[in-house]
Amino acid sequence: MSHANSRNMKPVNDPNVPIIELQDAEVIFTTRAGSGLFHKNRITAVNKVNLKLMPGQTIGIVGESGCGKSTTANIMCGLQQVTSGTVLFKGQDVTHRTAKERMEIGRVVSVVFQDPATALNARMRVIDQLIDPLVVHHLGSKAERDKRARELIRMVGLPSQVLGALPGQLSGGQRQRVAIARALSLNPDAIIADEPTSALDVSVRAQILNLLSDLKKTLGLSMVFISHDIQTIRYISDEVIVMNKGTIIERGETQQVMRHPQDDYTKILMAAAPSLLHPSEEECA
Ligand SMILES: Nc1ncnc2c1ncn2[C@@H]1O[C@H](COP(=O)(O)OP(=O)(O)OP(=O)(O)O)[C@@H](O)[C@H]1O
Repeated sequence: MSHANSRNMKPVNDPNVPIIELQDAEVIFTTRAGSGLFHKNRITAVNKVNLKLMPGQTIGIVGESGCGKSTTANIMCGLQQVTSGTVLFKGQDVTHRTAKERMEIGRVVSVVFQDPATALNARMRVIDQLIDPLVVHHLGSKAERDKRARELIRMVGLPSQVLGALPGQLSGGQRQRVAIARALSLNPDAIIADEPTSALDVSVRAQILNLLSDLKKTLGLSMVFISHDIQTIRYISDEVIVMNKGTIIERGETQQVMRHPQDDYTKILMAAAPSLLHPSEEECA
């Protein structure tokens, strides 16, 4: 089953070209204020954000609720159009593509959402959820799709019996594994993981985090990992971006930023997670 030939949005695999690049990306939402017909509120969810996701890189985006993390992630996977600025996908300007064309990005940039219960169709068997993206994109024969589903379920550490189950028959952790398998079905270059462990029991969070970490290594995936939890970001990300009120206020190599935060807001986030530093690192810091 060839994915590469059918990806008209996937120009080249150049290790020096970012998979996604945002240049001065801005998103302004307009909402109706109160009961007045003509009163509107403008919310700048993302304010002149610049970032590059390089092949094989994992970027963590951290910040408190409402700081613009998810909107940034949605721009990166083509779900959200920018109000101004430029979105480059493997060097191609996709800023003004139609929604359908932007959805093509989803074939090489997949998303794992916070809550697998809402990400999965409750009435669809796991096998059908896994092959659905292949059906939508007219990829493979029935036998090839079934083979791919078995491969995917193995990749996320679940037994093949799960393929016949409905999401409601699985645990939260198993459901998130299925959602991750579905996100991998089109063999993406990048995964946008938007708080993928937040809705899970504490006991299974580390397992899902380890799974994502293993997958990115074995598949050479790039990843954008969004979390309000700086400790989770530290575990998985090469580079960290700290957002506050729609703006990137600090960025850098994760360990460097964690050890020597420059911005007061980052210091506050760090102070809220004192267990981050091992005693030996605190001595060095
Ligand atoms: N569709 C929308 N319409 C109007 N306002 C929105 C919309 N989506 C997000 N916002 C607003 O934009 C701002 C940024 O939201 P966003 O969801 O990107 O933040 P976040 O950091 O991901 O927050 P959380 O961690 O709670 O998901 C918030 O003020 C939010 O209320």
